[in-house]
Amino acid sequence: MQAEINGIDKKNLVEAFAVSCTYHAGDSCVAAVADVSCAIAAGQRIALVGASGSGKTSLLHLLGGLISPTAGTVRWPAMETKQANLLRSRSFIFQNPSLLPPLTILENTELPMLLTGEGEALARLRAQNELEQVGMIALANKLPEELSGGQAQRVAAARALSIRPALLLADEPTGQLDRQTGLELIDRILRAADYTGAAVIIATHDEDVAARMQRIWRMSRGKLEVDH
Ligand SMILES: Nc1ncnc2c1ncn2[C@@H]1O[C@H](COP(=O)(O)OP(=O)(O)OP(=O)(O)O)[C@@H](O)[C@H]1O
Repeated sequence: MQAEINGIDKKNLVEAFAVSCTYHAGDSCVAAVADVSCAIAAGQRIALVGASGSGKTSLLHLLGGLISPTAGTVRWPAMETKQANLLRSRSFIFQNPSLLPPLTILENTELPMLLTGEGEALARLRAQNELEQVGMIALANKLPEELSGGQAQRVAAARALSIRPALLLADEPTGQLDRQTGLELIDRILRAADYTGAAVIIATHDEDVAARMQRIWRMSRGKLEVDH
């Protein structure tokens, strides 16, 4: 693992050095991520697997910069340049789709592009295209409350892909989908990543999803084991 970090260094989208994430609640504390080092380079496809509670979500949030480690360091070498817009470089598909309730499906999908300075016309066009690709264009004018959990997950994927991120972090994006629709969504995510050269890390309990990725990272009680 260390060789991987040292080997590609500056080209890495994200690097974690001996990171830990410990949650404190009252008298108890949980080491959700414990002394993990890893790196992701452009174009890599990684499945993050492990039992429920093993620390997958916490590691994804650390790698995406959503939470700070309680020990160790996370860096984004390839993104920390003047040219790269950090906000546009990383994108999440959360376990819970987290669509904004007052906005339509189309508006939800456009939002990250508008927030990162894309023009309205291009944002609309790209949002429509992404929704089309995940089979959700017919529901573009609906509100999130009118969608099933699986439909909302597909919209969340379209929203995450719309900004064409360099690094896509997805937390069980097929958890609420039937097998066939889930695999179609993964294929769409991988096609989009092929097109842009993005790296993808997907936390999943689904072996078929994991089999579509190049590498498997296994978490067990906060520790990470990387298959090469
Ligand atoms: N905000 C929090 N406060 C306290 N403990 C937490 C918090 N978030 C997670 N944990 C604990 O940290 C551990 C790892 O949780 P995490 O959600 O990262 O695991 P996971 O592998 O993603 O699980 P799942 O597959 O069920 O989504 C668990 O024991 C969980 O209870």
